[in-house]
Amino acid sequence: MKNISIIGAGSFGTALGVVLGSKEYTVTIWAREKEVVEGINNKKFNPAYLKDVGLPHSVKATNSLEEAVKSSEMIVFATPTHALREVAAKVKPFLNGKEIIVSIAKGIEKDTLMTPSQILVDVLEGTVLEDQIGVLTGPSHAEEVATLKPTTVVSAAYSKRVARIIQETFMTARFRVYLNNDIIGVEIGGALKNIMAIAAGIVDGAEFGDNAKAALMTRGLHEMKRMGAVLGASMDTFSGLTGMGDLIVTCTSKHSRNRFVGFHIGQGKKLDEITSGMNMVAEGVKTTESVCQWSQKNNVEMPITNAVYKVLFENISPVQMVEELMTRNPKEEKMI
Ligand SMILES: NC(=O)C1=CN([C@@H]2O[C@H](COP(=O)(O)OP(=O)(O)OC[C@H]3O[C@@H](n4cnc5c(N)ncnc54)[C@H](O)[C@@H]3O)[C@@H](O)[C@H]2O)C=CC1
Ligand SMILES: O=C(CO)COP(=O)(O)O
Repeated sequence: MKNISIIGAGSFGTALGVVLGSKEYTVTIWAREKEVVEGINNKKFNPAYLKDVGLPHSVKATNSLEEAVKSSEMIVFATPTHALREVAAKVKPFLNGKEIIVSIAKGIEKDTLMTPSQILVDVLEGTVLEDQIGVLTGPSHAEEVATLKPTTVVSAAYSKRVARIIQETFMTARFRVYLNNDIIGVEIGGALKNIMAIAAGIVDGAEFGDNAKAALMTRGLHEMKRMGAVLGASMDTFSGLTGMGDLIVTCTSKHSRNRFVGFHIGQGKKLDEITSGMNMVAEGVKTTESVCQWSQKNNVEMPITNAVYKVLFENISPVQMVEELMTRNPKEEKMI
């Protein structure tokens, strides 16, 4: 592997530029913002995201998708889920059909209810085979990846060959990549932990306490498994890095944007007020809507997701949310 493209120069695209650049691949980052391209090319830093991080010399940037993907062997899509379909469709005409395609997004698309890899399979059909597509996901805050803090993630793909290529390509002494053959399981974990992190942030912001947060994370994991079970995921995946691992880091880290949104809701702010002040995406907001659509369509009970939906979009208060969750019918502690 020599030439790699990263499509999207946000926090995680930039962090992966540091990882891949440190391996001396030629890395081309596509950014839609002109000043980001100038900053990366002329000063070796991204002026909009992770401003304090220096990028290796082998990393360059461009505003042109054609130039970004030309002669690349691997294309890493690093936009949020809601932009993936549109951006992948724009990239498609410039592909030669032999590339390995990687998604790092964590979400579920509204209405289609597709995971990021399913969106790529759908959009790139006719140019790229399903077997060329995979994902890289797990507990990996960009701020820590970019500053070479030890991080472990998971590579999963529609073929073992491609999962292995992704593993070998990204692996460094500070960025360890495991293989998992359960692509739907790792994507469900990555998407749903963001909803649970919003809930955990609400618990912290409203000072509901540590017992509530432990309950939320544990029952949240069961909810993730419940959706995964219906979609054919392996239950073991949810005990791993992309399930419990990513749930822990996102529900507890000072870096989490989803937890940040929840925290300020817990403190009494409104969703619009919070997100309008952020230049970064909190995927859990849109994913809450998608997963509520999914649970209604499939008649699967997802009480935490539903409660978060009501706080975000129907203006119920965090206190009402807790009351609603705590006064449900008595149950057995089922593990999914
Ligand atoms: N930040 C992190 O620690 C991690 C993020 N992720 C996931 O990676 C994905 C991207 O997240 P971040 O890089 O953190 O987001 P970010 O908010 O830092 O950056 C998003 C990037 O996508 C671009 N973008 C947004 N909408 C676009 C559109 N319609 N067309 C073209 N470009 C568009 C923005 O210009 C920006 O460059 C998300 O799914 C996130 O959950 C995964 C692992 C870690
Ligand atoms: O996915 C992440 C860490 O693994 C990033 O989480 P946030 O989007 O909440 O910051």
